[in-house]
Amino acid sequence: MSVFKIAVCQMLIEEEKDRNLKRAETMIRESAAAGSQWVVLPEMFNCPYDNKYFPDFAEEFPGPTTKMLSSLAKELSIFLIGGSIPERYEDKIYNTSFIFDFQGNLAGKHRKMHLFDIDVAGGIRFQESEILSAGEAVTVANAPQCPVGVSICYDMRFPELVRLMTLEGAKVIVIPAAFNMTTGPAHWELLARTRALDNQVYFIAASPARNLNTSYHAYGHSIVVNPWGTVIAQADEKEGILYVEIDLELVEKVRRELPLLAHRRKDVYALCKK
Ligand SMILES: NC(=O)CCC(=O)C(=O)O
Repeated sequence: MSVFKIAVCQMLIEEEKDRNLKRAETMIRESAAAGSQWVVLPEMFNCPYDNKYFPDFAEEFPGPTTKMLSSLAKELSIFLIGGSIPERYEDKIYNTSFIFDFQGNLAGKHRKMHLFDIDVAGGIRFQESEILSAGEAVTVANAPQCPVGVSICYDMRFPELVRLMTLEGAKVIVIPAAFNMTTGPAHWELLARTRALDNQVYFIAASPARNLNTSYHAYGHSIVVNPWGTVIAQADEKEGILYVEIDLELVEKVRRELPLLAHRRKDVYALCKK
C-alpha cells in the first residue's frame, strides 16, 4: 500500500513516569482510533529530559514501558515507533528507541549514536555523556509499507547517518527528538528540510510539547517534510497530534525526476560503515 496515515504525538512530559505512560497510552489510542497505521512518540517520552532523572527512570528491556508499547501495538494493530526512553543495559544507560510491529514484536531498536554535548554561550549547555553511553548501530526497521530509518534528536545533525539509512533502503526517516529554545528556532526546520531534500525521503521529527515546569524547555514544532523538501505538517509548542498521509509514490517520483542518489560520483567518493 503506497499511501498510509501516520500520527506524530507531541506529548507533554512531566516528572512522574506513571503520568507520562498514561498520557502516551491515551495519545496512542487516539491516533489509532483516527486510522493511523504508524504512531510516533517523542524522545525520552517517559522521563523529563534532564540528566538527573535518567538513572532513576531507566528500564531494562523488556520493562514496564516497553511492555506497554508492545501490547498497545498488538491490540491496536499499529506500527509503533516508541519515541525513546532511558534504557539500562549491563552497567550503562542508553537513550533508546524501541520499535514494535503490528503483532507487538520488537521490529528494531536504536540507541542514540551522537550524544548531545553542547555549550552555547548565552544559551544551552547539556552534557548527555555525563550519564549516557552512545549506541553503535545504524537502524533501519522493516515496516509493512517500507523500510524506515530511526535515529534520535542530535543524530539528525549528522548527514552521513541519514544517508547511510537511505542507502540501506529507508524511504521514511523518523526522529524522536527534543530540540530546545536555543537551537530549535535556529536549526530545527532547516535540518528537517535539508535531510529530507538531500535524501529524497519523508522526514518526521517528533518533539515533546513545551513544559515550562521542567528544567528543559522543548522547542516543540514536531514536523513532517516530504521528499521534495516541503513542510507538510508542523505543530506549534503545545500538546497535540499531527496526522499526515505518507505517499511512497512521491518518493519514487522525486527520485526518478531528480535522480540525486543515482548521480552520486561513487567512482570518486564513498560512504561506508566501519
Ligand atoms: N536531545 C537532543 O539531542 C537535543 C538536540 C538539539 O537540541 C540540537 O540542537 O541538536
